[in-house]
Amino acid sequence: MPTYNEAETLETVLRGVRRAAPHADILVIDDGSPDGTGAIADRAASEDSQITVHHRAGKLGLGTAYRHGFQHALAHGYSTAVEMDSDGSHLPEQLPDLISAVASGSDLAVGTRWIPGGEIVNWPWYRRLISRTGTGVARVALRSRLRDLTSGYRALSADALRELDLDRLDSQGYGFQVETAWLLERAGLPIAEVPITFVERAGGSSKMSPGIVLEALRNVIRWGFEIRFGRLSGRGSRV
Ligand SMILES: Nc1nc2c(ncn2[C@@H]2O[C@H](COP(=O)(O)OP(=O)(O)O[C@H]3O[C@H](CO)[C@@H](O)[C@H](O)[C@@H]3O)[C@@H](O)[C@H]2O)c(=O)[nH]1
Repeated sequence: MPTYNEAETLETVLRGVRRAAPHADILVIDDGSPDGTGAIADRAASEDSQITVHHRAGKLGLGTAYRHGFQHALAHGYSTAVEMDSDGSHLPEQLPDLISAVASGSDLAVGTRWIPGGEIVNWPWYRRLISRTGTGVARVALRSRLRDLTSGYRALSADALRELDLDRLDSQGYGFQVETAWLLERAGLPIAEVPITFVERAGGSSKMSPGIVLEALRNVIRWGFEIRFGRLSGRGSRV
């Protein structure tokens, strides 16, 4: 669970996860949040031995936080890793749906908003537009069939984490979601799209920025070129 300035929501989310998945170990990766989120996570960890907190020096990006978390999961032999936001957008009660999709044989379960049963609550029109356009552009550029490539609520098997070859991922920011889903789809691993309800955060604010959107867009276009015309730069033989 990556956190940056989520002091208003973190405690509630952690409680929700504990209720929904009593046996799950939780890793919070906080990037030195100025609002004291790290201290809130530390307090939660002192009351729950299944919570671990890693503090990083500064805001290093959502993608690098997930890479760090996945490396931790592999190093500690977990069979399943879940990624979710710490702002209340991802409902903890839907965790078992994602986890059981992996337990039933999928290597990636993507919490998907844009399929029957999926829903978005209270998102302004421009966020819907960014999300739909982002997935639409990525689907065409990367020849993907997945319907919510940017979703950040997912479960992955250990095989999926190994397949990703984490040190070679390009994305620092939110493009990480597109990159990882697309690589696993290309590798032919079984993927489940599980409907989720995404609820606009109850407190705090989004860390989405033009720079983050641009990085994702630049990478998606580059990967798309590489698929069609061969290696241009970066990822090379993985395309
Ligand atoms: N450690 C760390 N955490 C971060 C950073 N940037 C964001 N986060 C954390 O990552 C989560 C998602 O960030 P938000 O800023 O709340 O995302 P959003 O705008 O609500 O975006 C949602 O929609 C995107 C588009 O569909 C998704 O890509 C994204 O995962 C998320 O679900 C939050 O828990 C936030 O604290 C960072 O640099 N470092």
